Amino acid sequence: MNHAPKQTITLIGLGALGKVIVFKANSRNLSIQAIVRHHTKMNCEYLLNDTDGVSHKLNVACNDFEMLSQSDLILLTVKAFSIIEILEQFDKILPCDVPIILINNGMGIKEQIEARLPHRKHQFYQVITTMAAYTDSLGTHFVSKGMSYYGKIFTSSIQSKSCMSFTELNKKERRHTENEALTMFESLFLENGEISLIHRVHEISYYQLEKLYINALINPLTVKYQCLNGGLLDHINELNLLIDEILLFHSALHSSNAISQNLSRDELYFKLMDVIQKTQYNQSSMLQDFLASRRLEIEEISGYILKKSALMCLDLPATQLLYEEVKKRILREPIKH
Ligand SMILES: NC(=O)C1=CN([C@@H]2O[C@H](COP(=O)(O)OP(=O)(O)OC[C@H]3O[C@@H](n4cnc5c(N)ncnc54)[C@H](OP(=O)(O)O)[C@@H]3O)[C@@H](O)[C@H]2O)C=CC1
Ligand SMILES: CC(C)(CO)C(=O)C(=O)O
Repeated sequence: MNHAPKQTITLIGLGALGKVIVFKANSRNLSIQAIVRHHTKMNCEYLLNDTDGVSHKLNVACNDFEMLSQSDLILLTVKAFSIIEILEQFDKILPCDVPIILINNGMGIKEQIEARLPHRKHQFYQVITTMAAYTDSLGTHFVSKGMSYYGKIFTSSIQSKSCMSFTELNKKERRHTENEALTMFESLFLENGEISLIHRVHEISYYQLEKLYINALINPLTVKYQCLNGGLLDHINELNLLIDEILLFHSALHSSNAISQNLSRDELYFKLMDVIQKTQYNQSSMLQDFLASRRLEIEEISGYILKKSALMCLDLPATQLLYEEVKKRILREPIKH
């Protein structure tokens, strides 16, 4: 008989995706808590409208830092610009030998982990997902289950001796293996107990780049034209210029061996048109953030491409102009929170 204690998950960031993950964990009877910004909160109640239209009232325990230090799996569902600050804030209490799984759009996190959290490199996994959810005054709406891919961020990293957490200092033995934690994570994406909506991949960076390109082509343009994703079909000439620059960028990455796969114009064009068509009635996440006066992931999307391009001596004038137009709009309507 197996007397091992139940595995536990700590999720940091109870926004739209975080609420969906908690819902999934609850319906699979997994033990999950959330860390939210206000650390005095002991639980959070919210309404989740599932993809089938059924509403569920949920209540999740929050901010148990002892549980955080002993969790078998850490999930971060925060915006890209919040990730490093949160990891640094909890560095002393995060366990050193469990997977830390990041679910976000945008890029640049790998470089920041390398610089600021090198002792944790062995722990990081990245999820790239087409799952969709948003929150409004009626609750959180789980719009689409999509498909997710995940993989190690640093493929050849081993545990660093300098990672000494609260758990290690108390010489508490970890009760579950990394594989068990990942199996638990994957079970969150099982449909009817059998069809998996997540796949583990060897090279997650290619999936990250593909999603980055889709986000860079759709999100800032929807802010510029204040339109739904489908409205971008009225700006096809501008989209074509941006696609050409993205291909130039990808080709430079490929030539410098930063990425092994190449990307053809047809591939990128059809992928983009497919996403625009499937999400034609959606507001992009960047437009939603803009309309709610929240900080945008513009630096982690277009800004990332422009910074990397500059390092490779590439000029991307249409991408640069779009980036500046979005930044100007933010200045006109500043972020409130
Ligand atoms: N929603 C979607 O459909 C999809 C989202 N993504 C990506 O996933 C990531 C998360 O997205 P989403 O869930 O929509 O984002 P949200 O903005 O809805 O959620 C982020 C949450 O993180 C919280 N947070 C920020 N800083 C802290 C902190 N220091 N401590 C605790 N909590 C904190 C925020 O709290 P507060 O509100 O107080 O700031 C908010 O609740 C983003 O990168 C997004 O681009 C990817 C695919 C689909
Ligand atoms: C795919 C897309 C563009 C869908 O809206 C998205 O990921 C986003 O809005 O951030």
